Parts: sequence; C-alpha cells; structure tokens
Amino acid sequence: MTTEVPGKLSPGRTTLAARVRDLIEAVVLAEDDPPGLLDAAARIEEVTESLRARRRESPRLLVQADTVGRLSANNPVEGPGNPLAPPLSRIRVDVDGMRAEVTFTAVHEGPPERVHGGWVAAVLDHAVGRAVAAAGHPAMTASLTVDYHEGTPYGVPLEVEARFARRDGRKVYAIANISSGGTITATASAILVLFTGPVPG
Ligand SMILES: CCCCCCCC/C=C\CCCCCCCC(=O)SCCNC(=O)CCNC(=O)[C@H](O)C(C)(C)COP(=O)(O)OP(=O)(O)OC[C@H]1O[C@@H](n2cnc3c(N)ncnc32)[C@H](O)[C@@H]1OP(=O)(O)O
Repeated sequence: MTTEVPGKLSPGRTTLAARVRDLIEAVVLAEDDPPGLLDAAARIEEVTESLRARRRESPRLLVQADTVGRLSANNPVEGPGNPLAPPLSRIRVDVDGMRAEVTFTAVHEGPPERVHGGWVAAVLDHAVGRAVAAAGHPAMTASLTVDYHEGTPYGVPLEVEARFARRDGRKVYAIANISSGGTITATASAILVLFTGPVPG
C-alpha cells in the first residue's frame, strides 16, 4: 500500500506554518537595521500573543489515522503544520520504504552555502523511522551513523530515501540517503529498537 501524506489538515494551519517559515528565512536574511528590526519584533510579538491566547495542551496533532502509522502534523521534520519542519513533501511510504522530497533554505545553513549536518541527520533519522514503521516494525532510533560525502545544498529539492534492511530480535536495521540531482550527499545506517508497549501515535 502506498500512502500520500499529509492527510486532512486544516489549510489555515499549513498556511500559517508556511508564512512563519517565510518569516524565519526573512529574519535570518534581514539587513541589520536596528529600528526596523525592533519594530518587526513588536509586530511579531502581537501575533504571537494572539495565538498564545488559543493555546492547545500538546504539540501533537495526529493526522492520516487511516494510513501507515499516525504522525503528528507538527512533527519537526515532516510536519507541514510545524514552521520548524522544512517540511517533507511528495512523501511515498510503503513496505519497501519511504521516499520524499525536502528543500532546505538559508535558515538551515551550516557550512557556507551548505545544509547543517544536524539537519541532514534529522531528516535521515526521521526517514529510517518512517521506513521501519511502514515495514511493520515501529521502532525508536538507538544508533544513527551518518556519512557526509559531499556538502548538501539548500534552495534545491533534495530526494530522501530510506528502507528497512533486516530485523534481529528487537533490533531493526535500516539505511537511508539524501541526494541532490542524483548525487548522494549523505548516507545513514541505523539501529532502531522495537517499541515494547503501545506505539505512541
Ligand atoms: C519516535 C516516535 C515514533 C512513533 C511511531 C509512530 C508510528 C510510526 C509512524 C511514523 C514513524 C515516525 C518517524 C519518526 C522518527 C523519529 C526518529 C527519532 O527521533 S527516534 C528518537 C530518538 N531516539 C530515542 O529517543 C531513543 C532513546 N533510547 C531509548 O529509549 C532506549 O535506549 C531504547 C528504547 C532505544 C532501547 O532501550 P531498551 O531498554 O528498550 O532496550 P535495550 O535492552 O537497551 O536494547 C535493546 C537491544 O538494542 C541494542 N541497542 C541498544 N542501544 C543500542 C545502540 N546505541 N547501538 C547498538 N545496539 C543498541 C541492545 O544491545 C539490545 O540488543 P539485544 O536485544 O540484546 O541484542
């Protein structure tokens, strides 16, 4: 079974997250104009207060309950509802693994004009988690080894791929890579450990 995500999510939420993502990039790239920056900060604070007035208890916002696994729309890597998430798009998940697209921006810069390695690792970690869950082995990452072969560019769509490799008792092995225009920039191998109790949604 192949599933498309996200499922049903209010357009207001995705639009708000997208505008805040734009805002974060604008902040990172803003010229150093102290009065202008302080004025912007005051206006943003107003919007923040109005949202805080309608605060929910938990960041988790489950969607796609009818598909492979349930995932929060506020997941910090994939979640279209979370401004921190790049997010992932064109997600294809099935028993053979997961594939998705991700476009980083200047917000994610580590080395000059390249994506910070921690962000690359976060996406790979998420992808192996998704892949093993889709293969029927929901598990948490215990170990993630990332090899950075080349700098990962931002501002261009990248391909992410992950797949379940094998299971040995509670240990689940998976591999993943991220590529740009067909060139693999980073690979990961992971050991995940199966959930013993109920799988958190
Ligand atoms: C995450 C939510 C998923 C929700 C799923 C919903 C459905 C799916 C839908 C969508 C997928 C979502 C996708 C999201 C993906 C996100 C990925 C992440 O960010 S994961 C978070 C970061 N990881 C942690 O926070 C773990 C922290 N660590 C722990 O909690 C424990 O260490 C844990 C559970 C991993 C293992 O602890 P123990 O006490 O249960 O088990 P012990 O006995 O220590 O280990 C079991 C086996 O694993 C080996 N092991 C443990 N750690 C190892 C390591 N670092 N390296 C190698 N082997 C290790 C051990 O040697 C043992 O092996 P032997 O069975 O004896 O053969």
